[in-house]
Amino acid sequence: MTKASSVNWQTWQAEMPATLMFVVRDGKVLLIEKLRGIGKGKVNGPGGKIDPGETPLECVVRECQEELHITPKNPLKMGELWFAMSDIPDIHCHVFMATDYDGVETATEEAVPMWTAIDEVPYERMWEDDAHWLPQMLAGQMFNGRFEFTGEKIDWLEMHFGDAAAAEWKHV
Ligand SMILES: Nc1ncnc2c1[nH]c(=O)n2[C@H]1C[C@H](O)[C@@H](COP(=O)(O)OP(=O)(O)OP(=O)(O)O)O1
Repeated sequence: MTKASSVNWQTWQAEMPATLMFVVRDGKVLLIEKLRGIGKGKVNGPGGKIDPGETPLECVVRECQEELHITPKNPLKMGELWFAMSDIPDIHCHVFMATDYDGVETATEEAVPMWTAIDEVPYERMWEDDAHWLPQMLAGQMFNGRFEFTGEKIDWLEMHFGDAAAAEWKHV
């Protein structure tokens, strides 16, 4: 991106803390088709808004239980995403991965599970930012990313990968 960001990221604060989970096993990733909420109709990982008093880890486990009836084992935080949005609240999203879970993935009124080969992730059905960090995360890299959106289109972005990126997270 050549234009400068119009956001002061030093003072920026999100109105909505949220989480995402990507379970990866046998060369496949467990995605969902989202049936309601922000991003309804898109493909994403399970996740959602952090409730007051809840940690990101507690939230991502609860959201997996609610949306897919699974409990991820040993979730590992991989990234933070900071979304400055034009028409919905700004979002601070904590992204986790896991390699196993208890339970059987089940369609609910919130989500339909989709096991997808890692080289067949349908980026064209996902949020535009996902293509900028999900491939690297699935390859094992930690990250942070800042995005400015107008509607559902990215106007500006900045990504960092590796241990230095994790050191910049606002919440461990
Ligand atoms: N731009 C982008 N890329 C990737 N993922 C997301 C975004 N924006 C987002 O909001 N998200 C993710 C972050 C969250 O996991 C969800 C949004 O939360 P939502 O599903 O609305 O929260 P719930 O608590 O599940 O909502 P209810 O429907 O239960 O009220 O999308």
